[in-house]
Amino acid sequence: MSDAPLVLAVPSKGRLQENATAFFGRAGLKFVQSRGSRDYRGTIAGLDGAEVAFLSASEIVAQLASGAAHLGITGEDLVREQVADADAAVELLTPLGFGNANVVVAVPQAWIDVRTMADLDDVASHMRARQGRKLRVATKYVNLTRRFFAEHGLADYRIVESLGATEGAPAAGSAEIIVDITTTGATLSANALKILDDGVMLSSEANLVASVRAPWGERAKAAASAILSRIAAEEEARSIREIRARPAGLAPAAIDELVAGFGARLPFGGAGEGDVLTIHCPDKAVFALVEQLSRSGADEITVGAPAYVFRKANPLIERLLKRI
Ligand SMILES: Nc1ncnc2c1ncn2[C@@H]1O[C@H](COP(=O)(O)OP(=O)(O)OP(=O)(O)O)[C@@H](O)[C@H]1O
Ligand SMILES: O=P(O)(O)OC[C@H]1O[C@H](OP(=O)(O)OP(=O)(O)O)[C@H](O)[C@@H]1O
Ligand SMILES: [Mg+2]
Repeated sequence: MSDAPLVLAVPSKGRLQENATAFFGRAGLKFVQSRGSRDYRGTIAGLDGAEVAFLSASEIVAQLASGAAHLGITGEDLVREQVADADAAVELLTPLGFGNANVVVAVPQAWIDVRTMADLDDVASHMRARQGRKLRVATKYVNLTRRFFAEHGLADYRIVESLGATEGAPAAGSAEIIVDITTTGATLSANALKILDDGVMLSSEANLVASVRAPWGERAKAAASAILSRIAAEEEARSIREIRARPAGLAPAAIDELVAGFGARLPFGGAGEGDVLTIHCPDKAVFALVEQLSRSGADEITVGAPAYVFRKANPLIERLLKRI
């Protein structure tokens, strides 16, 4: 097995780039581009065994599918569109909470009685019977469209490939309907288009994606573990608050019950009589737990927000190791 360094592919431009860089920055993974920002290769400060490739969202998918990159950040829509055997070729390790968009079937607003894929099938059949031609669908999501239309038993259509400004195709007369990605819906409504009631084929967001086919030698695995443990530690820290208190007059069993009742945990175990207790509590339960501790006799209670919480179990690493 090769001892190649891990290749981490991150978006070099566009709407995903900023969020992706910030995401890794929060996890303590700072990218270094020694020859300036137009240098499409880089490293991660302080982390040997890893290289960074700065690519477009689409190219990241291609490199993950081929194994040229081990880990990457890109949109699920592109993974599902570009990789026929996506579930075999890659593992979506975790959604990242940004780059949200839906891939949708949109038709002219003027088609007032066309609300579902079944209505669209009727339109397609009528067009075929009356005009002897197929319904034209403008899209850059050819595979997603074919799969979705097949699932809905819609065959009387043909795809008109469109690589940008797809929403303009019906008004320009180059297609009747479209399949495209949308976030706010502004571009669709600006082009007098509406989404079918059952026309959302995929709710996509940016994901941290691992390549099954990449050369996972010891060096790449070690770098992946370092990266994924920092990512998991930052995610865990973001979801909790750290409460410190000296719970006077509570027996250990009562403390365990109290903590568990709020979905909290004792990362360093229980405290002896009079010792300070450390509790990691879900953000939304903090004040309720503080009031309970206060009622049980705790004098001083502090609440903090740790930057990282490193735990032995790391679901991201476990998911990766199961696939490579
Ligand atoms: N409203 C949106 N429109 C397009 N992409 C979006 C939107 N919201 C989130 N995304 C995500 O961003 C990805 C495209 O990102 P971006 O626009 O940065 O790529 P790009 O650099 O424009 O490349 P391309 O021209 O191939 O889209 C989409 O595949 C999707 O995952
Ligand atoms: O629902 P909305 O918020 O209106 O966003 C959807 C639009 O944004 C994207 O275009 P982009 O600006 O990325 O240009 P592109 O299509 O060339 O990538 C996408 O292709 C849609 O046209
Ligand atoms: Mg774009």
